[in-house]
Amino acid sequence: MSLSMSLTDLMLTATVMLLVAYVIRYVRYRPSERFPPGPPRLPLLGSYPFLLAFNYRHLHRAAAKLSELYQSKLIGLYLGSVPAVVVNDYETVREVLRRSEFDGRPDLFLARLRDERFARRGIFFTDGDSWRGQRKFFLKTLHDYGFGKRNDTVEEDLRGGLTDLIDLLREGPKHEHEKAVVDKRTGSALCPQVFFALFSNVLLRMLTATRLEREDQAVLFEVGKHSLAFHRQGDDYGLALSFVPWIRHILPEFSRYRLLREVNQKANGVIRALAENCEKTYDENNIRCFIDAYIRELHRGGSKISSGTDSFGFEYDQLIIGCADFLVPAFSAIPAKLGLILQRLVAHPDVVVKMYDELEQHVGTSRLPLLDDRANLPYCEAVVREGLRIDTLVPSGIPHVATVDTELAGFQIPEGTLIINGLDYINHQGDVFPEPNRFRPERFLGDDGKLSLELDKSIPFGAGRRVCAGENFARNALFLTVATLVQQFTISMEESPDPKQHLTGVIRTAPDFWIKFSAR
Ligand code: HEM
Repeated sequence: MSLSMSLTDLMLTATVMLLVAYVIRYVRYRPSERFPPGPPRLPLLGSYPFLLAFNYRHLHRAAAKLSELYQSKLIGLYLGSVPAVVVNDYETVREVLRRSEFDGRPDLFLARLRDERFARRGIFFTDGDSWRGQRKFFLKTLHDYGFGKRNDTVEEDLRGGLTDLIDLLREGPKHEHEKAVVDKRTGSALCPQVFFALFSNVLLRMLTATRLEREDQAVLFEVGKHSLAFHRQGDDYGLALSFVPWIRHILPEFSRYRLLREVNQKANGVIRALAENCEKTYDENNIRCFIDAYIRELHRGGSKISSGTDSFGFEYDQLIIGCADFLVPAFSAIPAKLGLILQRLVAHPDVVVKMYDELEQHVGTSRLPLLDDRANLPYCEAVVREGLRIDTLVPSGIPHVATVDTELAGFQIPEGTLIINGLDYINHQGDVFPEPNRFRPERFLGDDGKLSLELDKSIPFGAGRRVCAGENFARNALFLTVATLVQQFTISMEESPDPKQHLTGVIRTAPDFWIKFSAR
């Protein structure tokens, strides 16, 4: 009896020891011999809980803390069961963006939930042939309709939108949907919502050959709301939902699944309606816009709704999510960025004075600024560039993936590792940007007062083959809007803006705020 007891005890002790050894091995496991240092992993969530413990509101700042703690520019961790490396070093980020073996994208559930059938679709979150094929087709065809280059129609549309905006801010709302974003009594506008229609409407013309007049723009404000919700409710790395997707069945609200699915479906519904409208009046001898050109490809290829697979092809679902990839940033990324720049201007009235002087001298006050004026407005341009740097809109970029076993900065990086570029970190790296936390547009001007692109080493849009597909459009739109608003209005806020209040989702946003526009 006592012998069997001791045998049971022995077996129990051995099991416990094996379990402890397994847990220790699991927690300390590194995916390669020379993997960057970093926090341990826990079952299911990996190192996510450590990131959350360091800074649950801003994961990129948690990663910056880990860089300090481990005294390493590269931090190795696990997001769920997926190995990941955060790169917090300027030169190494440049290297990642340059090398094609880091061009992959992770298969994030956050991205899949945008598609009706949870397939990998569009450009942002795909890789391989599908990404290459769709990106090439979207950019080449949109280019034909003026996207990403100097184009009279696009500039006219932007100016038309700005003229409407000036009227809205000066005279107050004329339509029901405008009442929620402009308060005539105080002369204040709600940011970033007041800009929801401005840039999306320009994209709309390229996609559908139609631009909405002011009285019909309620739908743009509605989709803008969903788009902003998507941008705010994600997090730097794709949410825990991306790494343990089944959590949505247990905690649909807490995991943010329900809300994210809903806002994406609503936005996609509007895009689908736009596509259906184009299809109804489609004439292969008169291709009017991007969606027509895509429909032509669908007809050539047999017009599949969806193959239900992740493979490349012209499919109806690809069209919807691909259009969302361009519309969503136009709806809320540029407005969010504009809001951040306006807050910096409110905090720096001296900068506004310099901008206004420059505008008065080179443009005057009898017409709106044009893109042609840009070369004569280096200070205004430097302000936008400094705004893009100091409040980096996508603090951790969009995650890349190593497509082969490789090395980076002396570390071993196994195939399949997520590579997270600390764009916010490197845009504040002191040896590259002296006094990184000071808003100082002059840093991008040469001794002759001219803009020096060499001095602007910031990377707000990424670089290389994965560079932001909307960089030119966003830079042009931001420049024209900021210059126009400063030319036409003085701006103020009741409470001083505080960058510490910024929210980090997929992108950085300031919490909704009211800003007063007083006509000059
Ligand atoms: C201020 C505004 C914007 C900023 C700061 C910004 C920044 C970025 C960044 C950092 C990336 C990831 C780059 C990488 O993977 O390394 C990206 C990707 C992308 N952006 Fe933007 N973006 C902006 C506006 C826009 C606009 C207006 C559009 C379209 C109209 C757009 C379309 C895209 C697309 C399609 C991608 C995915 C590119 C790919 O994976 O191949 N972005 N953007």
